[in-house]
Amino acid sequence: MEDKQRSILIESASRFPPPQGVKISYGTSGFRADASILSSTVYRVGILTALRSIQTQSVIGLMITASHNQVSDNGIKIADPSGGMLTQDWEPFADSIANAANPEDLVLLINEFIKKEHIPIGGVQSAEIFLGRDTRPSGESLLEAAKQGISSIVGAIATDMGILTTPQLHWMVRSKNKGTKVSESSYFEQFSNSFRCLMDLIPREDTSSSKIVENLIVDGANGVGGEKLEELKKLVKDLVIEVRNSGKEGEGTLNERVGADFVQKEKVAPLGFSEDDAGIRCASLDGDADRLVYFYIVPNSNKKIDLVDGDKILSLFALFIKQQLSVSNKDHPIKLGVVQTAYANGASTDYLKNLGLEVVFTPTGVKYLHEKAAEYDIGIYFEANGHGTILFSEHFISWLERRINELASTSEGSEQHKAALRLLAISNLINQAVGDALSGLLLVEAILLYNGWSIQRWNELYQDLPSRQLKVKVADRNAVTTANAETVVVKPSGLQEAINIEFAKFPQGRSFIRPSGTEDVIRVYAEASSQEAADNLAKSVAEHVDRFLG
Ligand SMILES: CC(=O)N[C@H]1[C@@H](OP(=O)(O)O)O[C@H](CO)[C@@H](O)[C@@H]1O
Ligand SMILES: [Mg+2]
Repeated sequence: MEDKQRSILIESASRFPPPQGVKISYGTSGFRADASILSSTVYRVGILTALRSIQTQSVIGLMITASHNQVSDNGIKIADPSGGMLTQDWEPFADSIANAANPEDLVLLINEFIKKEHIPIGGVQSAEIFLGRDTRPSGESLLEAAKQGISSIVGAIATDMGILTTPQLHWMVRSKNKGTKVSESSYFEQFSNSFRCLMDLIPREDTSSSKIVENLIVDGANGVGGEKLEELKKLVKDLVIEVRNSGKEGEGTLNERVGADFVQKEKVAPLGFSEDDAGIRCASLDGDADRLVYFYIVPNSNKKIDLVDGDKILSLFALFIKQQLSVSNKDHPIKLGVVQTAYANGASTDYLKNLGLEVVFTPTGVKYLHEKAAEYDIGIYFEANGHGTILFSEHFISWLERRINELASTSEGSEQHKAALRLLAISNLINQAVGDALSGLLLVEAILLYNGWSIQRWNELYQDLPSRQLKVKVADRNAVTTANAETVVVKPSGLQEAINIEFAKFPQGRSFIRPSGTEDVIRVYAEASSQEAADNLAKSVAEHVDRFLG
């Protein structure tokens, strides 16, 4: 490292001292903590993204968000050149620089890393980082810290893309690196055009059921997603969408008893919904709009909801794609795969396997699911909480385009031809960079319309096994290590045996625990044949966690 570069780093780092006595770790989707202690982390991640941009000679994304966490938290997500999450190889470096005690240690770590990775800093290479943030009040000053980190690497520039959903920023990074347009309006254009394209491929006679699609009510979690959906809905005339909790002044607090995480974990209607909405199709986004769940309020039930979660969105997508594939193509072998985590409801896994699909499991976190899904021609991944997408391989898209041309000349307008066109429309409608609540919502709506299904009919695809999730505060959540896609506790020893004894007591009992990567808690999941049994199982496992780690 040249002297000039070194002194720029030492000087700027001294303006962002790390918080005392706190260890910051790169978790499930990046860094997350109380916003008041994050400026040094954001500054340092700014440096990391500049190095990553030089290394890959591509644009990198840095998003300031804490997604579903409370409004006083904030965090950082990093988008790699493909639009996916930062490569896992760089996570240890992210961890170590975030915790460097002083500017000298920080420079030492950076120096070691650029040597090891052969990153040509100080050369002619330039670097560009796209910055985005959600609506949290702390976002503005943290964004400034990110800019300072980026500009302390010679030749690196930051481009502020403004207030965005996380998937919008990931999409922009991907598009830029592919050489296509990157503005926010091109994002809205792509998804609204592809939606229209798919709608045009829906058989005429079935559109009589279009009533089913009226009256979608969306809970925007009082975050950035609600605001963006208001814009998107102007471009999709076929849908009537009412946005609540849209983040407007006075409507409520971000993620407080609203949003996809709340609805999915608590299984209750968000604020702003009442008995008057009973039976109507509703959806909920999370704080940075990368998660989507659906629900409806059960009539005369005191606002009880039936949740239609990520597993059911996945099942709806998988079923539709499987159907379109079998119509469009009889002979060519296509690798279609489904990726879930241990949080997937057992009934969804059974349903998908019964459809004849290949189902694989990864640990929690989109970085794992995405990587696995990318191994297929078409890989569909979803977390139960509603984060997921469908990945189409380039190889498959080229094949599909050839197939469409072939069918256009032999049987233009046939069902076969249309099914192939539908698959192509889906590949443009579903965000290829990362799970995206807005793009996912458009695809759900189009498929429901195609099938002529109400949300209740969709929910009947299979019946969820009753489940319960709990959080347990412990002294050190990192004392827990797990194996087998997080289904088995390795440490502390004895804890897994205790859990085994508990779930053996319940028919269809299943339970596992893992340290959260976004909150300072141990998460407990339990599933059993009745709600009471699931609740009891979760409670007794939580007690063991407390006993071993409390
Ligand atoms: C049980 C659960 O929903 N966990 C979520 C949550 O991670 P935790 O590591 O469980 O805190 O946030 C992640 C980021 O949004 C998401 O990928 C993951 O699925
Ligand atoms: Mg999120």
